[in-house]
Amino acid sequence: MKQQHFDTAVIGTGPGGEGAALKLSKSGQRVVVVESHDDVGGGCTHWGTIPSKALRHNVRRMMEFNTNPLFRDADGMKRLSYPRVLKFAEQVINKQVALRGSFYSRNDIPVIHGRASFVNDHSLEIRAADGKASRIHADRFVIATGSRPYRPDDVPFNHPRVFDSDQILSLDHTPRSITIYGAGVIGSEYASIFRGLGMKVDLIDSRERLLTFLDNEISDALSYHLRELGVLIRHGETYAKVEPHDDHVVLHTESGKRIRSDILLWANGRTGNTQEMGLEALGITPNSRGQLEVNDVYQTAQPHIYAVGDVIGYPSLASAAYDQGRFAATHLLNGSSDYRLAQDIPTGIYTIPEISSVGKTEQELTNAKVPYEVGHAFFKDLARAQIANQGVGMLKLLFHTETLEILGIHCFGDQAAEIVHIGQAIMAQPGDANSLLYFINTTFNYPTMAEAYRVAALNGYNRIN
Ligand SMILES: Cc1cc2nc3c(=O)[nH]c(=O)nc-3n(C[C@H](O)[C@H](O)[C@H](O)COP(=O)(O)OP(=O)(O)OC[C@H]3O[C@@H](n4cnc5c(N)ncnc54)[C@H](O)[C@@H]3O)c2cc1C
Ligand SMILES: NC(=O)c1ccc[n+]([C@@H]2O[C@H](COP(=O)([O-])OP(=O)(O)OC[C@H]3O[C@@H](n4cnc5c(N)ncnc54)[C@H](O)[C@@H]3O)[C@@H](O)[C@H]2O)c1
Repeated sequence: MKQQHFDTAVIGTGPGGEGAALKLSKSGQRVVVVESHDDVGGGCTHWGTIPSKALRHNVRRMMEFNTNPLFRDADGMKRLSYPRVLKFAEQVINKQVALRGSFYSRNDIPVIHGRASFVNDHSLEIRAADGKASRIHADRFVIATGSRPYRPDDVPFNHPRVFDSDQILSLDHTPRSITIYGAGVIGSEYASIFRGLGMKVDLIDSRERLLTFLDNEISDALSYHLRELGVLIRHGETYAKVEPHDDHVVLHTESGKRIRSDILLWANGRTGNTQEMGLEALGITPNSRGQLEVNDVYQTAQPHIYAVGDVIGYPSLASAAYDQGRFAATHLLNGSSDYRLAQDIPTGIYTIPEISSVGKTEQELTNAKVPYEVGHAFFKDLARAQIANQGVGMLKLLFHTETLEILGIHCFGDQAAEIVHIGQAIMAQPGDANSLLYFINTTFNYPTMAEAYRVAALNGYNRIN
């Protein structure tokens, strides 16, 4: 079989693969990308970030409409069905596919569709959907194959009432009730979406609090507001069995509860896409969650084979995957890379309310015995939030009591994922430039949500003066 030769072959067209392929191509390399799905964009575009964010956006708009007396009085309550919001999400997916596809064509990067597996340390076999196989040869490789929902063998995913986070995107009606097993980021976001659509939602969490990596005050606020929205959260529960019936499904927990609903969404964990890729024969052995180990420049056990994105595990974010792809490509090209993923990766969680944070939590600072103080701004007290009818929310700044260095920023409420970046830019400044005083001595537009920084900074500063 005649093999085409490339400088680098990138496997996967999610943010990790895209970041790597574009950097390599723009630096003059002959690059090919291999993608098993029919369209480019990765799990990020087709099953993960984009559809869930588009769903959430429109459900949120509907909720705003229904809770703002100005609109409600005029037109009555608006209702949206799940298939209807899903349809809009599909439009966004299509736009993303067109845009991302154009990146490859404009940069002369061929996209070969099929499943890639290594036949030796420099060749891939690519098996197309019709079964036809081809081979390519490359000097280097970037594995950016992402992850998929973790599926325990004893959960009947082939039953029409049992869904994982990929399958839920083909649900064709709006059920009355849902049990969501797993209260990680995916479970909490979908609980917000389905509750927003008016469904009865049971969110089952094996841990004792929601999203334990968050600052406790923010995690508490999320629990409070999800409950106020009507989500029933049960902590410390593990499943014993899932029992599907024709007209309902029952989740049995180890504690003896039987939780009945129309459908079940399994949102408990992810597995790296490394199966049947011929990696073990090259000495690259995935861990029990299918993830690959890499060094700090994203090389696997084979230095010419890099891996980025969800397939290497934490932090498993689209934002991080894109940067990892670019950084790996930089090392691949130059043999060194000054770039590192920023120490403080922000989190943006699209629950209702939205959450975002960067830097240290109060728990972390307390454990490390760092002298810090807290400044709060509550959205209900901000003119812009009052105008927008967005009174639920808070910005919290954590700063060093002696140096005034910003150590952590935690926010929940409307636009939290945008608001956090203002503070992140100051936190990233070297030396004295990272200071609480920036927010006290800078004039902010009025009325804005950014004003929350001035309010929170003054609130904190007053505590130490
Ligand atoms: C429901 C959900 C919501 C999310 N929301 C957010 C969010 O709001 N913000 C955020 O930052 N992150 C979010 N994420 C995480 C984000 O989607 C991932 O971190 C991101 O997609 C990882 O990018 P990647 O490039 O590693 O892989 P992916 O985007 O998964 O792309 C991998 C690609 O590789 C292809 N592939 C796999 N195996 C092969 C093979 N052998 N041969 C050829 N091709 C192959 C796949 O078909 C896929 O297209 C969410 C995830 C989920 C599931
Ligand atoms: N807005 C966002 O940034 C966003 C939104 C959704 C998802 N995500 C990303 O997607 C990832 C997955 O989210 P999630 O809510 O499913 O997960 P999670 O990481 O919170 O995991 C849920 C539970 O499943 C367990 N688990 C995970 N993988 C497993 C495996 N292979 N086998 C057995 N148990 C396993 C975990 O220990 C945990 O108890 C997260 O790491 C998150 O970064 C991000």
